[in-house]
Amino acid sequence: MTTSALDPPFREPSHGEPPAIGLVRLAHGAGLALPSYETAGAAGMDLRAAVPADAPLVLAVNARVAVPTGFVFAIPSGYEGQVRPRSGLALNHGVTCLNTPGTVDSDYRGEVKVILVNLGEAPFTIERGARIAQMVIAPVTRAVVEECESTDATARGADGFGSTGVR
Ligand SMILES: O=c1ccn([C@H]2C[C@H](O)[C@@H](COP(=O)(O)OP(=O)(O)OP(=O)(O)O)O2)c(=O)[nH]1
Ligand SMILES: [Mg+2]
Repeated sequence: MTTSALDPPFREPSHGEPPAIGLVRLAHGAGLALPSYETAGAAGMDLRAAVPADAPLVLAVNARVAVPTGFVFAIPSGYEGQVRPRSGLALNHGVTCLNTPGTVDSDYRGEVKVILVNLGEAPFTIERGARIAQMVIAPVTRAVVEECESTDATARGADGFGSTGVR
C-alpha cells in the first residue's frame, strides 16, 4: 500500500480495535502477497489469484470459474467477508463476480474462492497474483424470525417490482 501525507489514517468508525482475521496460507498460495488494502481509505482488501504461474487461467466469454485465492480466512464471529468485483475489471473487461457480493461466513474454514464470470467480448486471462476481486469485512446482524398470522398494514402494501415507476 502506498501512503502519503495527503491521506488521513484509516480509523475504525467506532475508533475501536479492528477485527483481526487469521489467514492460513495453502500450499498453492506460496509466495503470493497477502490480501491487501491498496490505498489508505480502501474499503476492501484485494484478493489475488492463486492459479499456477505456468498455467494462467483463461476465462472464455460467458464462462464462469471459482478462482482460488490460496488462503483460508478465519473471520471473527459477528463479521462476514463480502467478496465484491473490482470496478476496473468490470468496466474494462466485463469481468465481474457472478454472486456479488459473495458471502464468506465466519464459520467457513475452506479456501476463499472468487466466482468470476466473463461478460465481455473477449477471453480474459488471469495470471498468478492478479488482483481479481476485493473483500470487505462487514458486521453482521442476525435476526430472530417468528411465524405470524398477519402483518401490520402499510401504504405500499404488496406493491413492488417497479410499482413506483422509473422517474
Ligand atoms: O464468493 C464466495 C462465496 C462463498 N464462499 C465460501 C465461503 C462461504 O462461507 C461458503 C458458502 O457460501 P454461501 O453460503 O454463499 O453458499 P451456499 O451455496 O449457501 O453454500 P453452503 O450450503 O455451503 O452454505 O462458500 C467463497 O469462498 N466465495
Ligand atoms: Mg449458505
